[in-house]
Amino acid sequence: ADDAISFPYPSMSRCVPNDVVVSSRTSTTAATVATTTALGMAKSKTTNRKRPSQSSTMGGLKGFGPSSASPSSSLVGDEGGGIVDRSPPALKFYDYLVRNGAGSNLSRVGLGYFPVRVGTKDTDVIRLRGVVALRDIPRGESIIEVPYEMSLNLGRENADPTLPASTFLQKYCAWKCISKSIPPGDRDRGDYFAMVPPYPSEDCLGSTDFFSDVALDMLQSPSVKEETLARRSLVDARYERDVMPMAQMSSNLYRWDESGTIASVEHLRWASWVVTSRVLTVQGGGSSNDPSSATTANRLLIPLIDMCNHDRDSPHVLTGRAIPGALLRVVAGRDVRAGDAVNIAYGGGVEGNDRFVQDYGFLDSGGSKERGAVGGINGGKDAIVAEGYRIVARRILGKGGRSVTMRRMSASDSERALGALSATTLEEDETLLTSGSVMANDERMALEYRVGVKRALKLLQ
Ligand SMILES: C[S@@+](CC[C@H](N)C(=O)[O-])C[C@H]1O[C@@H](n2cnc3c(N)ncnc32)[C@H](O)[C@@H]1O
Repeated sequence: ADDAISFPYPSMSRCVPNDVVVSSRTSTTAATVATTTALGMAKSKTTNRKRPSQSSTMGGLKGFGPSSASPSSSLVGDEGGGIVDRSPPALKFYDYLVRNGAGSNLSRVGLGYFPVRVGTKDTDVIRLRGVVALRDIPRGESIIEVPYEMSLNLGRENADPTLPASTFLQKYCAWKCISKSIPPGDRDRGDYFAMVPPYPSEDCLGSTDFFSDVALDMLQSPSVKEETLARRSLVDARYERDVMPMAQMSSNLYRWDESGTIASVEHLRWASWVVTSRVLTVQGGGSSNDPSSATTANRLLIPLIDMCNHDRDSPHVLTGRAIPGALLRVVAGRDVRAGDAVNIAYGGGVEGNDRFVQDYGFLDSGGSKERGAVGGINGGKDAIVAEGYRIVARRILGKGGRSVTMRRMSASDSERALGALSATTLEEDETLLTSGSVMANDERMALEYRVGVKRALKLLQ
């Protein structure tokens, strides 16, 4: 498997081009590839892998959860006061992992809830579901291992998320309505589907796909607005062309509920968000019949791995190939302590908040930060500018930086971007942001976005 794509960024220079790759983006930018590191252990086993039996993996479930989290842990208890999600759907999901040969993960990880800051105020903290380590895991060892067969392969990589979204929606609807048309391979996936944030959840409403026109304009970003509108048109067209005709042809397809209501275009929009925010891109393995499949990028929904949240600084490595018998893994890039969140770097850790707000529905405030005199707040001395904004600003200004080399803006686009941002000053925006005025969530997010970009521009100019 040494012919896989390598990851061309300095922070990954220790990498040995190896088996794969998994990234959290569906577009064709270079950020859609990642590779394993030279940690010396990340080859997928393609032979002689025994699926653990139900009884052997139940041992993992029995010992589920450490008695206490590490002191550094940011984990908060679930409703029951424990540190692991033991809600009925979560327990069914753990069972589903056991039934499908992924039960050994349960001695290492579970689902848990973490406090995450989502705004500027101290009270802007939400509880975010993610993956939590249940025991110490040394650097170089697998944190998560999922058999390829458990993943849902939504087809080949392509910039249009609506085709895999319609495939996903069809399967999701079949499960939701307990339809007789569920293909045998999908019958067992319900306990996974039940864990996917439903429509309309707060998570998906953070994506610009669901922004109001006012909020879209408040971003002051012509490129994000145009891409969002283009994606909405793709969803509309896919719905008209594929979903509606199939639903009309068969009373079993695309039923959103048991009364027979057909899934709406908004449901397809939600499914597109599921694809852009959860699907990973994984290289194929190649075969004597089809050697080209080694370079084929597949879009996979990988249960459990898709529960990992984002941390730009995560050193953990995604590896594996989309071939029967292979394991898809998250390998520890540093020692992990019981109670730690198991996060991964979405978009290869090189995408800016222009992508995050569209594809994932949140603004990334993580990564290295720079402090500078960049606005009116605190006498103009104390603003912290996260990497997710600096990447956007570097693209607009055409200044260095690794992501700039991948997606450079044309001079006229830069001019348009700066023109749109000049509609209000940074000081005016900061005043509005801290004024406490009541605003819809999408509008507040748009305002935060443009404040972040303007601060970053000021810092770089
Ligand atoms: C691949 S899923 C991760 C698991 C997800 N939290 C869940 O419970 O299913 C990606 C979604 O998780 C949320 N998310 C992940 N990392 C986040 C972060 N650092 N801050 C805020 N939301 C995050 C966003 O809604 C994103 O679209």
